[in-house]
Amino acid sequence: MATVVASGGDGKEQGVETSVTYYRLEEVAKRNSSKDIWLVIHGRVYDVSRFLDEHPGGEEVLMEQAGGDATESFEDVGHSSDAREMLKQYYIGDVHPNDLKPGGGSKFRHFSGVFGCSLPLWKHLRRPSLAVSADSCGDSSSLSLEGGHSALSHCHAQQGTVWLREDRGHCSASPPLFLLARDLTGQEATQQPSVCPCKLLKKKFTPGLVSCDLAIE
Ligand code: HEM
Repeated sequence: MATVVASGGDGKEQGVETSVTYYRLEEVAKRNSSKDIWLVIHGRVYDVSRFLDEHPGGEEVLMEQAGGDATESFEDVGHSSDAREMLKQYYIGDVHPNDLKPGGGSKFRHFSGVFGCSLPLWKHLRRPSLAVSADSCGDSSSLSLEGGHSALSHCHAQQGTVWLREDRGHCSASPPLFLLARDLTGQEATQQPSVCPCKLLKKKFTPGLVSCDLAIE
């Protein structure tokens, strides 16, 4: 296990530091008993031990995935946005970067993206520092993200939803159907563009301050 205090790529921290705990897959694999279950979903590690009894899909399916990468089975079920929201209760850290394989369990690969600042889109957030642009719709899966300078400059996307997180995990992306941003206070803003987000958002960006890792399917 390793804990890393992340810093902004532009070196401008505004008094906000977040730490990410990284777990090796071999460590996760040991957590496979009915009392102690960890799962990996999209490169993030979840301790679902206390969720077993509550899982609407039953405890067996979780047991089957115990200690392993459950990304595919989680996505195959087509979990709701509520279910995705619940994930954060069980999040304990990220898979160690050395264990993230391109094209591996999470089906994501990494590339570099640029963060910028876009007030128009997120001006209703108390900390308006992020925006997202997608270069793809439908099946083509390239996504670029442009966003703010600080703690909000990371994102995570799952099955059509782009999550902009306040912590500093790696970024993942898939073609977004809608965009969701959450600021540090927990306030949320959503965009449900009727056209591809790339067309909607492209004009609104002031390009990049920080580069970060993104991952695309
Ligand atoms: C922490 C991880 C998970 C959370 C928070 C979670 C949450 C939920 C929730 C809230 C539901 C109700 C339906 C919905 O809202 O989508 C559900 C249903 C279900 N989940 Fe999960 N789930 C997790 C992991 C998994 C995994 C790894 C599997 C593996 C196969 C799985 C299989 C199912 C199944 C089969 C259903 C029932 C679907 C149905 O009846 O239509 N879940 N889950």
